[in-house]
Amino acid sequence: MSCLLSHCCNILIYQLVAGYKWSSRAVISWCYIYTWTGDMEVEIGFSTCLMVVFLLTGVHSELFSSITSLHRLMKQGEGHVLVAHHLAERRPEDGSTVLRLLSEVHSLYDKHPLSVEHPIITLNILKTFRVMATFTDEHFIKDIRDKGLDWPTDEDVSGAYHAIARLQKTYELPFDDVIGGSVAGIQSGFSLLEEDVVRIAEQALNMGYNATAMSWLDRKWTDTTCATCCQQLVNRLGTPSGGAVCSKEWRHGHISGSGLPKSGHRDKQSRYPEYEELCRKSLSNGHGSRKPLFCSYSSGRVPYVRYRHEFYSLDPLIVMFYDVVSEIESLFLKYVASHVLESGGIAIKGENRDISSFDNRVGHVGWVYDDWHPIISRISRRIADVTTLSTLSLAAATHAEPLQICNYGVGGHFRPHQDAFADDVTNIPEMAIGSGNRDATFMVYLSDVRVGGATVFPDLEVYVRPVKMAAVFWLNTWRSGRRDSRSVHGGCPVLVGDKWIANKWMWSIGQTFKRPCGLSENDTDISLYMSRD
Ligand SMILES: O=C(O)CCC(=O)C(=O)O
Ligand SMILES: [Fe+2]
Repeated sequence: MSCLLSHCCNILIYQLVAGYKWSSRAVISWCYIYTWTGDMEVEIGFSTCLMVVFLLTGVHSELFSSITSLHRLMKQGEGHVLVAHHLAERRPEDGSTVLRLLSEVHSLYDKHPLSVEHPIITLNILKTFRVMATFTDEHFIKDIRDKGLDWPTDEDVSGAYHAIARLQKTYELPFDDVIGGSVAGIQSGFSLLEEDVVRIAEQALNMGYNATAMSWLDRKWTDTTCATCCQQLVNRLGTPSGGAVCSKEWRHGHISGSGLPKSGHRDKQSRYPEYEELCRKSLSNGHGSRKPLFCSYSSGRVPYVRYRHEFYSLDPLIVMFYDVVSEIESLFLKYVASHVLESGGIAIKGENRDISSFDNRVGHVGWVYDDWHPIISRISRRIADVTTLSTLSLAAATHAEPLQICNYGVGGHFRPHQDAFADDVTNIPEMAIGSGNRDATFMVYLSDVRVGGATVFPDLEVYVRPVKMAAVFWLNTWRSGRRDSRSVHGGCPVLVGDKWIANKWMWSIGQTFKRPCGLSENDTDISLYMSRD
C-alpha cells in the first residue's frame, strides 16, 4: 500500500514540477486513502507528500502577511529561473543581472536554517526581488503572475519594515542587535543599511512611536551622508526651514513639532501596555508557558481516549489541552486552508493610512467547513468531545462556526480583543441571528513557533506559548450569557517562526443545556469541567 502511495506521490510531484495544475480536490481524495487505511506508514508517507504539495501549490496575496507564501515563493525557484532565462533572451543586458540576483536570493534562502522565518532575512529576500523588478516592466511582472508565480510588491517590503519596527518596540529588542542583524540572539548574517533604518523609523512614526523612531535614527545616522534617506525624511516631515537639514537637531525638532501622532498614541488602546508586557514575559520565561495552576487528565465521551489538560485560570476558565489533533490532521488543515487564505487584518496600503484601523491583525485567514472532508468533521466532533460543548453546524441557529485557520506573517500578531460580540452590538454577522454569542473559543496551534507568538490574557496575567497540536480553550461569556470582559486576549508578534492556528467558536444556542445558567448572574464554570475527571 505504502509503495503504491509513494509511487502516486512521485507522479504528483512530477506533475507539479512539469507545470500541471493540481486541484485540491485530488489531494482531498488522497486523504480518503489515508482515512480508509489508517496505516501508520501510509500516514508518514502521505504527510511528507502533502508537505511537498503544500509548499509547491500557490496562494497569491500580500506575501509579508503569510510566511507560508514566502516559503512558496522561494520554492518556485525553478519557475523564476525559467522566467529569468526568458528575460535574458528578450533583454540580454538585464537578463544576466536578474539571473545573478536570483541566484543571490536563493543562496540567502538556502544558507540559513530559518530563512524566511527570520524577519531580517525576509526583508533582504523581498528587497532583492524588488531590485530584480527594476530590470523588468509591468507586462513582465504580469506575465509572471499569469504563470502562477508570485513576485513581491513594494507593499511587501513596507510590511517587513513595519514588522521589524513593531517587533523591536514590543519586545524592547536592543537597537544595536537588530541593526547588526540579530533578533532574540538569532543572527541573520545581514546588517541593516542606513536606508533600512530610515524606513523602519518611518514605520515607527506611522504607529505613533516618535521616540522609538528617533532612537532608530540616532543609532545609525550620524550626519547627512545618506542623501536619499534624508530626502525620504524631508518628504515625510515637510520642508525644513533653515538649519542643517537632517541633522540631529533638525530631526528632533521636526518630529516633535510635526503633526505626527505622539508617542503612546496607540498604547491607550484597550489593554495594550499589559499585552506588550506579557508578550515580553513570555519570551524571558524559558519554559513553555507561565506555570499552570495544576494539570489533570480527562476522557471526554470516549472512555479510552485520555487528554492531558492544564488549568491556567479557574475563573474565568482557561485550559490547555495537549495532542488534540495529529500531525497529519494539522498538515491537512494547513493544506486545505492554503487555498482559501485571504489577508486578514489590515495590510499596509498607500501613504495616507488610517492609523486607528490598520494593523489589528497581520496574517492570512481562511475558513474550512465540516462537510469538505471527514478529517475536518472528525476534528469538530473531537472538539465537542473534549470541551463537552456542542459543535454541530446547523443551517438555522448554528452551534459553532466552521474552523477558521490563520497563518501569521513576518512579525504577525493580533492585538488585544474579545471574541464575543459586545452586548449592545448592532451589526452582528448573519450567523449570530438566533445563535446568541461566541460563548467559547477552542484555539488549536497547528505549528510550534521558534520565538514569540504567545497567546496572552492581559486581565488575568496569563500567557501560553504555542505548542503544536495542543489547544487553548477559554470562555468569553458568563453563564448568564453576558460578555465577560476578562476574556480579552491577543496573539503576540511572531519574532522568528511560522505560526498557524485553527479557531473553533462555539455559540450560546447549542450550549443551553450543556452550560446552563447558574443560580447567580456571575456563576463560574469550573464545576462543569472539574466534575469530569
Ligand atoms: O494567535 C493567537 O494567539 C490569538 C488569536 C485570536 O485571538 C483569534 O484568532 O481570535
Ligand atoms: Fe481571539
